[in-house]
Amino acid sequence: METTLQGVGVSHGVAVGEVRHMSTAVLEPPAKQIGSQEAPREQSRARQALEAVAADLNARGQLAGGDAQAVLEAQALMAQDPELAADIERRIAVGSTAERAVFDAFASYRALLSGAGEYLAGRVADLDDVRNRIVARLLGVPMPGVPDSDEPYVLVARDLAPADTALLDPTLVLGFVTQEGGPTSHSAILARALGVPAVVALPGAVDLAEGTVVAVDGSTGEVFVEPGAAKRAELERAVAQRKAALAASSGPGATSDGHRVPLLANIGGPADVAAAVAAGAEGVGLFRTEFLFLDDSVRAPSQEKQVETYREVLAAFPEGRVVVRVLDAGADKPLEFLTPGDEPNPALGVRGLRTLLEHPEVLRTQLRALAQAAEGLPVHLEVMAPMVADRQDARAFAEACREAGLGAKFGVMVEIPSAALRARAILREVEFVSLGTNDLAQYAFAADRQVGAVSRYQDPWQPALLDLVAFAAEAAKAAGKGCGVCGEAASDPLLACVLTGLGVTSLSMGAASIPYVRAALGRHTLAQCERAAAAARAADGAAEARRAARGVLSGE
Ligand SMILES: C=C(OP(=O)(O)O)C(=O)O
Ligand SMILES: [Mg+2]
Repeated sequence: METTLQGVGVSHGVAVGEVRHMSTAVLEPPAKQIGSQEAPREQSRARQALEAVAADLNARGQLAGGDAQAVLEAQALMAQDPELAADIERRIAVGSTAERAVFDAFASYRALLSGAGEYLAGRVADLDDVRNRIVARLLGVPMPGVPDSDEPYVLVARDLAPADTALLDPTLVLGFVTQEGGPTSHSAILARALGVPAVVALPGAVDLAEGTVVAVDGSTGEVFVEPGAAKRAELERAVAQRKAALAASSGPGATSDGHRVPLLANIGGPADVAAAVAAGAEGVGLFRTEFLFLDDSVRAPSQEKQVETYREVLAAFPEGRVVVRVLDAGADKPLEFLTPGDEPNPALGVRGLRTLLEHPEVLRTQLRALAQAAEGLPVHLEVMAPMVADRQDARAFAEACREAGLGAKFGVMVEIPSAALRARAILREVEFVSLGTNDLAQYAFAADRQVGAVSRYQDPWQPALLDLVAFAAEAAKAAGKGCGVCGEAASDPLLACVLTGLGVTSLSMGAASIPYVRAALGRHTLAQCERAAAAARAADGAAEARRAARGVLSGE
């Protein structure tokens, strides 16, 4: 019987196919005792399994490249951890089998990690995945992970581990559905990068029977179970319409009556530039520079290395606009040499600009590197600071930019409600603001963006978030300055129209979303976007806001 489930759509498009589950079952080996004569053999089996899994993860990393490689290599390091190996050895020496010793040693490592702050707690899924691989190898059972199928399928999982997702074959995976995870989860980011439809936070996803046919609409977040002929035909029509609209849309972002809204790309480094250019990005609205700093845990990259990387990005957008965000360390992106390790609540601690003001030499080097990288290039460089709370923060950043002799526009991100409420004062110090809606939602709703259980608050359609966007956009308009959005909110085509109606002046998103947003904007006038924005703000919850905006935009 056809039923409809509602999750959160995080990657556009429709996929119809059979469910294949990702096996993540915890393999718990029995706790049987062995005699001391068996210990040497178990020790050597354990050592071999650890080495083989580390080698396999490294090899997968090499094949995958890019950010996935860093994640997989970090997992390989977990398997090679000397303290873990010593713990396993101790457990075997007192009578454990190799597989049970691995299982128990990882359990105590896990407990340590879960209590070691937000970032490390977020790595627990990666650790569990390493444990499952080692235990499966020792038990001689298939590795957990991506289903072994030659036919295309819809991948269903509780959440996705990086080791598996990195090697997914996009020609076989029609779409993703996960029970956990929010718009900023690993699964969501990966689905967008692969360009396959995805729905996350879908209640009951893991209970869908293997082989069930589902239709996944990554734009609306709906998953149709056993869709009938009429539903399939309706979805096919919707897909054809979206494809035609995409094909017909090109050029700069604008509403149908010509109100310009530049469409920019979010990138993490030079590797993302090609996709941004191919999608027709008019520039970069958010260059997350933290990736450059993650290579070395003890020091910042040299000014020379930074200049080289920044120049590679800046040179790709002649006459375009490139907004570089200075280092956003701390909370979900800790750096050993900058981030205090003992904060009880790192998301509310020393992160973003706060870290840079405590380490002015890191900020100075980065600003100088940016100034040097832009020398002689026709690009319009803009630089912004993350996690700015008030006018004093904005002034400190502006002064640092002036002192570094930066001939670029400088601005700040609005990610904290206080900054949205007092944007007018902040704009006396800087030349633009850019709304980071991921963090803005996290702080407005007191809902950790990494915790799936509170992902409903991360929905950028929440009217309270729209109110904060409106405050910032109105302040920017009064000051005659720009107000962009570079959080995930900008990648939702319907919401992009609402943000435009709220007065946002540019939208920045993952490259794959740009054609969808361009097509949606091009179908509506500015006045229609304004009416949709008013309707969404008048609603009482995210779902109602979405419905109200859709009603306005589709009814006219
Ligand atoms: C764009 C944002 O920054 P990040 O996701 O890198 O924290 C945001 O918070 O919305
Ligand atoms: Mg942020």
